[in-house]
Amino acid sequence: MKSYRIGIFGLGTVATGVVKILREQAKTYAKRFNVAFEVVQVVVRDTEKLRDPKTQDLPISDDPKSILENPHIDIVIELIGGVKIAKHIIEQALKAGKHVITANKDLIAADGRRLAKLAEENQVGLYYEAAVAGGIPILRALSTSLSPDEIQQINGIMNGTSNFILTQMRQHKLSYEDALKLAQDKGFAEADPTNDVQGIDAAYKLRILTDFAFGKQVSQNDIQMTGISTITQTDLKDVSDLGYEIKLLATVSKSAANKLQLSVAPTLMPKDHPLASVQNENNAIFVNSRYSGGLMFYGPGAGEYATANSVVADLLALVTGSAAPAKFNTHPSSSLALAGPKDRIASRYMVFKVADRPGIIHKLSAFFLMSNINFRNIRQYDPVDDSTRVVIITYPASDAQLNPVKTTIRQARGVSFIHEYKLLVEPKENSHD
Ligand SMILES: NC(=O)C1=CN([C@@H]2O[C@H](COP(=O)(O)OP(=O)(O)OC[C@H]3O[C@@H](n4cnc5c(N)ncnc54)[C@H](OP(=O)(O)O)[C@@H]3O)[C@@H](O)[C@H]2O)C=CC1
Ligand SMILES: N[C@@H](CC=O)C(=O)O
Ligand code: NA
Repeated sequence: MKSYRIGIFGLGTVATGVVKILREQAKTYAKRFNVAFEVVQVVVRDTEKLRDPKTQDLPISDDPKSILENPHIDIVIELIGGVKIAKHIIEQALKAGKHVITANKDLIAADGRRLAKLAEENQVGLYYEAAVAGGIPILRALSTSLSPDEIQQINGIMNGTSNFILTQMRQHKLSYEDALKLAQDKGFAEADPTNDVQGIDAAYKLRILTDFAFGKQVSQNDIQMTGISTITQTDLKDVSDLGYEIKLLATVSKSAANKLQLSVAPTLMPKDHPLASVQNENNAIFVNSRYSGGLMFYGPGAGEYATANSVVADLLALVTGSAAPAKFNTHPSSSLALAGPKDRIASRYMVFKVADRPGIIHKLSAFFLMSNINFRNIRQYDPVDDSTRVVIITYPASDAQLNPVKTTIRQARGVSFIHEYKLLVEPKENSHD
């Protein structure tokens, strides 16, 4: 039997799950894989904190050297999150010839390729399946099963916290604040939940997927990003009455003109679309590709055991050699161009507050006519305090068409623009002739 000594950075939600799985499954792993794992050191911030009783006997320290300079540790698991300290830890571990497993999307999105190269140079493994969509094995699927294919589009619900909040607000009428608090209590949210609700966390994951799927390195600034914090109960009701569900959707798509379009934003989709049925902390990644058609990968995107399972799967892949690490393309970043405002075409759900007086809807319509944008649906609600909520769903229009309309409306009297969400753009029929 081969034994491995592990050092773990962090003992929060995910790390606790990892320790519990390793302990619960120790006999099975010995029998099935002929391996044994021993957690010889854990490093945390606060050694006095009360821990899960199942982890209380572990050797615990707040000194990173107790892992990084311990020559007996073969494998480092980094589960503290954030960029700066985690980067230092991972670099030191790789340089010391230790394999590294992490769930850190912030760091892998920004620096994954360089760290993968550093791992290669030091002849050790760097694994990070848990970094994208928690418990869903999407990176391994992209880098193995989908490697012969040509990916055209990825649409995904990639943040468990925001999907949990929207589900709780819609199904149980919870306030945004209460739903967020519940997601934090359940261990789904990031240390700074702004990352979850503003689309930042989903954008990190989208960047990793974009590199895996298209060989293109993109930055946060290349992604049009809108969060969920402006979505109200009224929006949720409107959207549902109109036959849609709203989800924080991360999208990367390649156009016929070979341009990549990237966004993370609340997106309306028909209620019968498979992504519309994804509830709570679950994630789903819909991949459209030339040969496989449409594949959906569904499962828990956050949470102790599901995420820990991805970490332990990496650990077993590493020690048994049963699966290659899910890896970035090592060749230079692709030269695919990024889409501009003319290329970003979608129908929109737009909300306005207008003065309750005759002719105001006519005025609003005239602004859209200016850019030749047609309405698919328009709803005017009962007035409250001399103003009325108006909801418009447009036919497909580009950002270039719509931007001047929004500028004009912002300057107009009696009409104010509240917000706008796009409708899901379905990929064109696959063609492989
Ligand atoms: N939670 C989830 O569902 C998922 C999380 N992830 C990722 O997994 C990673 C861990 O997340 P999660 O378990 O939720 O985080 P938690 O906040 O629950 O735990 C973080 C742990 O790291 C420790 N820590 C933080 N900073 C330091 C530091 N400077 N030095 C030493 N220890 C430190 C904390 O110590 P102390 O306990 O003393 O405060 C704590 O034990 C993150 O990268 C996250 O993005 C990925 C997928 C899903
Ligand atoms: N905070 C993240 C955790 C997993 O990546 C989320 O909510 O999805
Ligand atoms: Na994953």
